[in-house]
Formats: sequence, C-alpha cells, structure tokens
Amino acid sequence: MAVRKKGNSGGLGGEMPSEECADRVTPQGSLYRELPHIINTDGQYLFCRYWSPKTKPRALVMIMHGAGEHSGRYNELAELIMNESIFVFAHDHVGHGQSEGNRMVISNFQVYIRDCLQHIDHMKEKYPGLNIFLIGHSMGGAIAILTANERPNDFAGVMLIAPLITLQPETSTPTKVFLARLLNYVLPNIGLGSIDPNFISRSEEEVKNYINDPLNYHGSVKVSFAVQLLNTVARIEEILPKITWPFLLLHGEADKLCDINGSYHMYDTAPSKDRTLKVYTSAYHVLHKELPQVTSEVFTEIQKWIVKRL
Ligand SMILES: O=C1CC[C@@H](CCC(=O)N2CCC(COc3ccc(F)cc3Cl)CC2)N1
Repeated sequence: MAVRKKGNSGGLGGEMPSEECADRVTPQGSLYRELPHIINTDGQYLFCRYWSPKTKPRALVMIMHGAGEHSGRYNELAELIMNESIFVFAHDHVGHGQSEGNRMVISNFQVYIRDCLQHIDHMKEKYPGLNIFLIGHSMGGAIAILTANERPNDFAGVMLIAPLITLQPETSTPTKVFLARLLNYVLPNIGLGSIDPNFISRSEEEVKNYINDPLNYHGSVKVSFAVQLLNTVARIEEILPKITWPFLLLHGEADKLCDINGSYHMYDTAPSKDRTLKVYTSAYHVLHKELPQVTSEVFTEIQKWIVKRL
C-alpha cells in the first residue's frame, strides 16, 4: 500500500494527496485537487486565484476581498495590474466563496491575517526579492492594515478601497455594542441583519451582479461575526498612530457600509510620510464596481500609485 503524505503542505506543494484530501471538494462541489488552493494551518482548504503576467513579474500584489464576497470580483482590477508585469494573487477567506468554513463565520479575525501571511510567504518564496503591495476592500481593508502592521517593513504600499476602520455611528451606539457582546455569550449565531445590496453601488447593474453571484453570501451578519468586526475596529484604532508604511485610501463620500470618517481618521492619525486620501463625491461603498466614471478613475489611481512605487 503506497504511503501517502497527510495533506497540510498546501495544494501548491505538489505532494501526493492523501485519501481524504484527494476527494476534498469546495462548498460548490468542485474538487480542490483540480483547483489552485492552499491549506491553512487549521487544515482548511482555501481557493486561490493567480493573475500571472506573460513577462517576468516586477512586483507582487495581494488582493484581500471583503465580507460576504470573494476574490473573483477583482478580475478586472487584477488584470489591469497584471498588464503592468505584476503578479497578482488572492484567495477566498475562510467561510467565503470557494473556500472551506461556515459562511461568514470566523473563530477569530486573526485567522484571516494568518492565512494571508501564509499565502504571502509562499509567494515570496516563489518570487524572492520582489516588492509586495496589498490591496484590501472593506473588511479586506482591515485585514490588509493588520497584515501590514505585523510586518511593517515588508510591504511597498497598502491600497485601501473603502476600508473598515471605524463603525457607522448609527449602527453601533455603545448600547448596541454592549448588547452584541452580551448576546455573543448566549446566542452567537443569531443574525443582526444582512448587508443591504442597494448600499453596494449606485450602478444598478453592479447591484444585480452582487445579488445574482452565487459565490456571494447574502445571509445575516451573525452576532459572533459582528463581535469579531468590533474587536478588529478596536485593534485598528490602537495601531493607527504606529503606521509608517505608504498607503493610498480611496473612499466614497456617500458610503453607507463603511464610514468614510474611518479613512479621514487614518489619514490624520497615521504618521506615514507617503499617504494619499482620495474621496469620490456621492460614491457608494464598492468603488471598483461603482458608476463607470468612478471605477475607471479608481483603477487608474491604483495603477499609477503602484507603478510610481515599483
Ligand atoms: O463587493 C462587496 C460586497 C460586500 C462588500 C464588503 C462588505 C464588507 O466587507 N463590510 C461591509 C459591512 C460591514 C459590517 O460591519 C459591521 C456589522 C455589524 C457590526 F456589529 C459591526 C460591524 Cl463593523 C463590514 C465590512 N463589498
């Protein structure tokens, strides 16, 4: 009987699959062994995406998606960056898209950061010596901030698209925050309400795409998940005064999902010398899927910001 290695070396390692991982399937039923994936330190399979330039890459960019969505929603942005001879990579966070894990449930927000660092380390091994940039959107922006904070000298720049930095005042009064934390002990899985698709974008087409995308999660934000987000916002508040790495903040003025005051606060508080904040008048949350005018400006802004720092 052939001895087979236990699967925990990451699907990119090329080791022989062991029985259980040979038939491991995504939540949608596809075989992981036929898909790019990594295996995180909890043994969960994470679906990966790679946008590899035809020419030798001159930098790496990791994209971190937001809550309830997945990495496939960054195809256009990733291809634009790839066409600058930059290797772009991403994975679906635990509990999202084609990765394993209960939908939009996380034991501890740090798992997202840990998994991103694992993927980053793997890519640094494959492409040593290249500058690495991070792009994070919404909850993915919080992940990017905390990932860069763990390795303050490792990243050439961090681009944040409507990042989750502070709480919407109306949705999180101290009473509501206290009640959420209390509720988490007794009923962690009850829902607080789902993301309103109409807050995603002013583009009706993009709202429809978001609603009809089966890889998105439209269920309610569970109390346990909300508490992880509350803890994350508190962590970010603490580290803002210590941020020295270059960052680009992009935020919609009419964002109803992540308060633009979080971006203003980061811009005013972080001592980084190289920092930029661009506000998009009347724009909603998902700037990379907003009205065409806004989205093309956002794409150009990101492309220019990276190229200038290669
Ligand atoms: O393309 C896309 C599709 C989806 C969107 C990304 C969404 C995303 O990541 N958000 C927006 C919602 C936000 C809710 O936050 C909370 C909720 C309850 C609570 F008690 C405390 C917090 Cl902080 C977290 C961050 N982008």
